Amino acid sequence: MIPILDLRTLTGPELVAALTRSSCVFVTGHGLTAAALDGVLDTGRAFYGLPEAEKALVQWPGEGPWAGWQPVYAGGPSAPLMERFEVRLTPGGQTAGLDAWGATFPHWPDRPAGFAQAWTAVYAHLHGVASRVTTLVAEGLDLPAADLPAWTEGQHSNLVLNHYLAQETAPEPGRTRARPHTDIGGITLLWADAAPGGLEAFADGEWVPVAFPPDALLVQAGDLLHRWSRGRLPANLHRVVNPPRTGPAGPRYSLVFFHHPDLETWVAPDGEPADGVAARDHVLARQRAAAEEDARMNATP
Ligand SMILES: O=C(O)CCC(=O)C(=O)O
Ligand SMILES: [Fe+2]
Repeated sequence: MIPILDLRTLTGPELVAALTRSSCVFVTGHGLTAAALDGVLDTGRAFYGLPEAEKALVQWPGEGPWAGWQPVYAGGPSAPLMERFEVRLTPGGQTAGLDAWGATFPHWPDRPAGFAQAWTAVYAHLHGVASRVTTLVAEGLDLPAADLPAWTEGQHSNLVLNHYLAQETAPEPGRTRARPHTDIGGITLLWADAAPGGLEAFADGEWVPVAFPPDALLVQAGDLLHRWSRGRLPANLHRVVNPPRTGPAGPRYSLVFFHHPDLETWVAPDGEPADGVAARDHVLARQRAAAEEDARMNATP
């Protein structure tokens, strides 16, 4: 059972106890409105429906941290069956106001209208939620206060809408919506629709389907949080399965806010700097590992 916690009254020790037990928790009281969420879903779906050549105008250039459109499904016969658009606004830019902050992103699509406004508003809101959750974790674990700004105002975060393709016919063996993984960074905030073929988390030795309660976001602990917590918080292992084969299956959408510390941060267990990692090196190495995993799967006969 994944705990459900109300962010309006949650304390650090309560959050830490729940994350220690289950590596992911639902939060309510996060303040993300249905209208704001719909703004991203509606503009995102419209974008994904554009011709490939138009989407390619805002494609991730293939180097540096992920941003823009990524046709993951094009990565070969065993690549995950999804595409995503990924927005990252400049850390610290929030003080200039929403429009100016939004303008720091270089890959906004021209169509549909209202895309940048809708995504910037949700980005800003979830940036605040991630700061609050990280502050509670730091309080609950008694982590050094001097570390905190890199995980809150200075955070390096990406807002993503995952589009898992409809499956008219059964995918090739080994091809799935998302292979088992832990997320790279600090925390992940996740909303998903209820389409069949959804998220599963690994808990107590088995894969368990994750059923979202109304109005809840899932908070998942990532690899850098595991490190920053001195190993006390486990990173959440999860995957996204294909829909059951009862006939043609529709698409699935999930909205993900991937939070990381400022990439210039050295993330180390307290007092053990030798065990640390530079956040930027870690993020780029994990991106490379994901691409290599696709290539390895594609090489397997
Ligand atoms: O779509 C989901 O439910 C999970 C997505 C995910 O794990 C990811 O994008 O890292
Ligand atoms: Fe994930």
